Amino acid sequence: MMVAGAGSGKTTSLIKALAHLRETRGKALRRAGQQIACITYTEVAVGEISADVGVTPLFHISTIHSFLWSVVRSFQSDIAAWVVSRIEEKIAEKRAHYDKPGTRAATKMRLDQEIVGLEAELEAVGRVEKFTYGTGSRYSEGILGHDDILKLTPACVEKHHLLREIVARRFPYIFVDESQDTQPAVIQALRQIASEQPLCVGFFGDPMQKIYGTGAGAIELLPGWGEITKPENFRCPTSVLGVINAVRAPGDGLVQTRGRTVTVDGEEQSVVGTVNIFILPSDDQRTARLGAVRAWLAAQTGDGLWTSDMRDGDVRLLVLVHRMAAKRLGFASLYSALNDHAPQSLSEGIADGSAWPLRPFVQQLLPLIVASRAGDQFTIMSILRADSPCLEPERLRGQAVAPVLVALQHAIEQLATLLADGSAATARDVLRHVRDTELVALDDRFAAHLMDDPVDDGAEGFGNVAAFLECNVGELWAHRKYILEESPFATHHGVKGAQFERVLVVLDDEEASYNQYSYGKYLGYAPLSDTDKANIAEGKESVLDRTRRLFYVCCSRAVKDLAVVLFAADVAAARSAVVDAKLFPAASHHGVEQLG
Ligand SMILES: Nc1ncnc2c1ncn2[C@@H]1O[C@H](COP(=O)(O)OP(=O)(O)OP(=O)(O)O)[C@@H](O)[C@H]1O
Repeated sequence: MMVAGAGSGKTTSLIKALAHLRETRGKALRRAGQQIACITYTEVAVGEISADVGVTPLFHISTIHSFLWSVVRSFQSDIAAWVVSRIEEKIAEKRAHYDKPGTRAATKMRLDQEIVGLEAELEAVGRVEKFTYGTGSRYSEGILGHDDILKLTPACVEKHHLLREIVARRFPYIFVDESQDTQPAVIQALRQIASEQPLCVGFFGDPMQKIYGTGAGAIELLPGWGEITKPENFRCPTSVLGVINAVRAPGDGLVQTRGRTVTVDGEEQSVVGTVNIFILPSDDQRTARLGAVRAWLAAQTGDGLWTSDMRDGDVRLLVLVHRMAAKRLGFASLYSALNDHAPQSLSEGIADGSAWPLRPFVQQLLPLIVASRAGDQFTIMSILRADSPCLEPERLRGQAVAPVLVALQHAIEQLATLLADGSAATARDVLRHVRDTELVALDDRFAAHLMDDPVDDGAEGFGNVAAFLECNVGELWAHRKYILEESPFATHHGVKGAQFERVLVVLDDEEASYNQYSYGKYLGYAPLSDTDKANIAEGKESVLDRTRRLFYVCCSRAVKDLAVVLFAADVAAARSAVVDAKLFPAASHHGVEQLG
């Protein structure tokens, strides 16, 4: 088990361990048809580690979800049994709620409906031939969601000795990066396998960087396990190291040493970098002020890239929730439509564009227009060939193709007008055009929405989809920019494991409206609630611990410059709290007056 602070080289060590195993055991493992599993937190990390160690069948590098799914996918009858018990569990929970004294009549009615829905689902899963894994669970269609996989696999591992044997035989080495955020059930499953099978498990993590409520945090050492620590930080310049050591002090008190160095004329020199914190009013000027802070940083550090929005500018503006980025980039209504009171399958699919109402825009319609603007006929034709009903071989049989292509070309031109800059068209207008011209095939679920007077058909998230279809097409383009990572925004949670030259952390409790975290409480200018006080008194995890850890992760991403922008209603109170907190040197505190 490797436990060490930010930037200490845990992932680097993991990669070296993989390379070492390839050299020393690779041949024998390949001969035995065995693999080394490496579990990382995000797809991005999968790509990075694969690029470093090389893509070879010897390594099975994946996210936790796809690893767990690869383990369990062929146990279809066990999956079906688990799904049945899961639905029964949900029904039992709802019945218990129903029977609770004091449950209101309206709630009882809703619970009744939900129970009927679950019973229908129970019946439908009996007809599912094969379960697969997708976004958001839809059991009756045989689709399991992310959360299901995290429960299902550990449950099957616990129950079946054979499965434990198969896992250990297929993967004699399993390494887990960011282990502090791995679910306890998964850790327990790996421990169980390791305790009875020949298996080497390696956990690489930092309890101070646990940023998900579901994470295990510190992992207890079992007899025969070894712990490795690394005292140095190789990523952050010394000024940033000073800040992150101060942030960490009340957590576990770990003080990292060294900091990033560069070799100049054969001599190793420390990199100092810069740290700055701006305390600004939380008014309607936030977006403009972020721009002004970046201009100030560019001038102060003599580094013009601070104002760059290009990827290679390597600037990241870390916001707490996607909504804040959505607001700044111009897709706030789209975000609210698919997020607020929305089913998980919609809200979870905004950040990567996989929510079903977004899919035709993300995968076909906007790419068609991008290709059309670039005169890229090849891409246009490959999208149409794959997705337009007009070009299905059945339809084309005995028909001249040329007029069909002319009609499609005409349809694309009209689509381009609807999706032009400054167009007043809505997403619904675009989809009606697509439906009428059969440019691409649309999901059946759109049909009810595209009628002249749409009537709620009771489908899950109907109101959300209706609100989404009212959005202006400009929001779709802004959203595209976000998912293609063409903007400098990222979320506080999304940058785990990454590093950037220039990091600007945005702290804004008002816009985040998230009670899990509070920078006001953390810095000491917002009052603690009674629950917070009780948690602290009982030594339970509190809002202060959670916020400190998230802040630690954000600040420790900086390779050169770190800036923090704190938006607060009472700037004077926030400023004096920042002074008292002593996280940043006094000379690095700034206010709106610095921005001209
Ligand atoms: N021994 C080393 N000497 C010099 N640089 C190193 C060493 N180990 C790691 N680094 C560099 O330090 C940086 C941080 O390394 P890495 O990402 O592996 O740390 P980490 O502990 O996984 O970080 P975190 O927990 O913050 O995500 C990288 O730029 C890496 O190349």
